[in-house]
Amino acid sequence: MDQYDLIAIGAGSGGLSVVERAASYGARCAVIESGRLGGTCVNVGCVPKKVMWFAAHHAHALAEAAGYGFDVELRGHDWGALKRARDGYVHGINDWYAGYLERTGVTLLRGHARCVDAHTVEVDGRRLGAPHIAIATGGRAQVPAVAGAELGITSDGFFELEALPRRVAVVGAGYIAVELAGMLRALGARTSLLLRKDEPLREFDALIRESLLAALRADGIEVLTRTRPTRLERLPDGSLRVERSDGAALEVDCLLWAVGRAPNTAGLDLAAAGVHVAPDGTMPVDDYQNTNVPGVYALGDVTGRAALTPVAIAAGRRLADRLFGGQPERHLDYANIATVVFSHPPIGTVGLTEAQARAAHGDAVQVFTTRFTPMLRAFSAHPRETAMKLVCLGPQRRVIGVHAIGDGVDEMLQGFAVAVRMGATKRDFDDTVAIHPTSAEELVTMR
Ligand SMILES: Cc1cc2nc3c(=O)[nH]c(=O)nc-3n(C[C@H](O)[C@H](O)[C@H](O)COP(=O)(O)OP(=O)(O)OC[C@H]3O[C@@H](n4cnc5c(N)ncnc54)[C@H](O)[C@@H]3O)c2cc1C
Ligand SMILES: NC(=O)c1ccc[n+]([C@@H]2O[C@H](COP(=O)([O-])OP(=O)(O)OC[C@H]3O[C@@H](n4cnc5c(N)ncnc54)[C@H](O)[C@@H]3O)[C@@H](O)[C@H]2O)c1
Repeated sequence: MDQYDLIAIGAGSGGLSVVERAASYGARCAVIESGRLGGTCVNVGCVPKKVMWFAAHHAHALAEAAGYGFDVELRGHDWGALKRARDGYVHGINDWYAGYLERTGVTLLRGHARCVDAHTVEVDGRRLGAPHIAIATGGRAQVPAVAGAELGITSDGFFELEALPRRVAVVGAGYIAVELAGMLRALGARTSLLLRKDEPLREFDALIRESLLAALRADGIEVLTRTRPTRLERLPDGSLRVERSDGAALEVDCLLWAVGRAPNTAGLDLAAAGVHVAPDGTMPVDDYQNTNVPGVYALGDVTGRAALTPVAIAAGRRLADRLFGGQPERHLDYANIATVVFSHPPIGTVGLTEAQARAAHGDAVQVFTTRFTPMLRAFSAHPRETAMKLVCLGPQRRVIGVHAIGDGVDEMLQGFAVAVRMGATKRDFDDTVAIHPTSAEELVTMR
């Protein structure tokens, strides 16, 4: 049996980061991957998604060009060419990782891993042992139990589409539903977004939800509220008939389920290692990524906490720092994690929403809000609003939440997340001289 210092199961954001960092301390590491190197983010998540967002962003920019004096005649969009370029880019990252693991001396094993006991893992009949095992198996898209559900696709299928579907129904109200509906619409699909309740992104601040809903509708997305598919049927002409809970029906070429993701824990034989799995399949961990079994850790989406790539990466690096880098207290602080939704326009948020802050701190909360048409949109036939909110606490007015939707906020937020983490007050924001003319300056000039 091959013996290592650390074995990671899953070569996605979490698994790769923990072995990379551990190897840099001289640890003997192996990583096991059943699919493609890089996991969800690289292959069917952040990376190809952002390529599509850039394409959609160009479509929006072209629509704005006339306002700036351009006489542009748009003759079409070659989805196939974009897909080939995108796939090539992703394959380049896959290859880069393979080379990187080789250069750093990390052993890569291809196949499905399962636990034999708390210190032994088996891959296709081959056994490996280690005192430390990190489980970073991520998650997969869920599909609801609806008749004909298999006729729809998930975000994985979105990245396989060879052509733009003419009419699409996107089901869901989370990040993926909002992002993919926006891209499909911008690239020319007639797009319907089906929500079970009244608004998308229900955990976000009310200002964001309200502005997003207006932006989706202004872009021509048909937002259907208080409805969900109850039955899907393929019609003789190839299109899909979607029956809905409100009694209405839709006819589309493609239905995309974006109703959440489930952790990849089944098939890992975690019981053989004595590791506890929650009823929803996630792996509970403490602040140090420890499971209930010493020497077995979990990180990333499989833990069910903040399913974001930088969270998985940060957790993996800190775990390696703790186990092999002589930093016994090093762990990830899950508070104030900034996040961006790549909608059109994008959304950036860090810290507490106004509702969360008021629930926790009542009248000690003060809020500053601004809404304006950014200069970029001054000559637009369809001006899009930017909206921003600062949530502040106590007499010091410590900034505990920053929420923004508008052009450029995706790139704006990272620096403000540093300020929030450092405990900046409204006064610190006010005393920071603005950069003019930008949209960002509004965040340091709010009254
Ligand atoms: C459409 C989409 C868009 C996204 N966009 C963003 C974004 O813009 N920004 C952001 O921060 N996050 C985004 N995310 C989330 C992000 O992709 C995940 O949070 C991140 O990939 C989680 O990393 P992970 O290491 O936990 O799991 P993963 O990256 O999913 O990696 C897990 C790996 O484990 C492998 N595996 C599973 N079981 C086994 C087994 N038994 N044996 C061997 N290998 C196994 C899988 O094949 C996979 O490669 C997006 C996700 C999706 C689906
Ligand atoms: N930009 C980013 O950083 C980014 C982008 C995409 C995904 N992600 C990560 O991936 C995670 C998963 O994304 P997601 O959008 O799949 O999940 P999600 O949990 O964010 O949203 C799922 C949505 O589906 C709705 N839903 C559930 N069951 C339903 C049903 N039967 N019918 C209709 N609606 C239903 C839920 O109410 C919820 O709004 C996100 O939470 C996020 O952490 C991040």
